[in-house]
Amino acid sequence: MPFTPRPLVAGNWKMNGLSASLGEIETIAARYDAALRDKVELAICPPVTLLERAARILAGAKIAFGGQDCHEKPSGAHTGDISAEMLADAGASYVIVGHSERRADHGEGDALIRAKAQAALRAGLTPIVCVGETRAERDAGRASAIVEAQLDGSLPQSVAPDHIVVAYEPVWAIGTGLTPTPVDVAQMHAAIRARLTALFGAGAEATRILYGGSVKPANAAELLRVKNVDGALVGGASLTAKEFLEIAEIYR
Ligand SMILES: O=C(CO)COP(=O)(O)O
Repeated sequence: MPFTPRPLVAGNWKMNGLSASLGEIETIAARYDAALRDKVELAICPPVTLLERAARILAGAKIAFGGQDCHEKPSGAHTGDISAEMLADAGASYVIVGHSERRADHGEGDALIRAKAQAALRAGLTPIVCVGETRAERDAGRASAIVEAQLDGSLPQSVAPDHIVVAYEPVWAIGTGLTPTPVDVAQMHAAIRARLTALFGAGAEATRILYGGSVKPANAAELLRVKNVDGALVGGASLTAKEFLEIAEIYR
């Protein structure tokens, strides 16, 4: 029997969420029953301002939480930054690194993303390393090559494969309502799995590869039931308990 890890549905709240949004987290926590827990792991990455309060709500519900970025250093004079150690201290299990919005807005490149992923591991967190091609790169037939190069450049060099998560997020599908076809998703996730196997050997089956980009309740089943898709990284639809739970429920 091939090893299949429990899928992960992670919510990336990005720069959204005020105190009032904690009610959504309470609802998610209340509805995440033992049967669903057996089938799918949930994680929420709220803004840092809500981390501590979210942590208190989520603790009892066995829902993980994470940061959306971290600095590569453990501490120091880096105004406005948060270290992986600080996230771990707040009780986080995950941190997203290399999201395309950070690659674009903050000029982050593969080498820095690798340093951040290594910082996450150093602090005992699981990094969710994001990769994905732009529309122009896809149209030029370069989607797999771009994603493979991002994996080569941004994954930590020595890591137990089950201690990292990869999120394939085509840039053109983020926040647009556009998604790749299930055939395209299958092709990209197979390419990512092959690359992980080249890097980590047969144990690479244990790395969860999430799909992200306009995942909604209406398309979750067709996108997430594709081979080599081990869950989702959800943006907009993770902001309401109803939509986030409907996505998770496809695994029940
Ligand atoms: O970027 C994403 C998650 O990290 C996806 O965002 P959307 O689900 O809003 O398209």
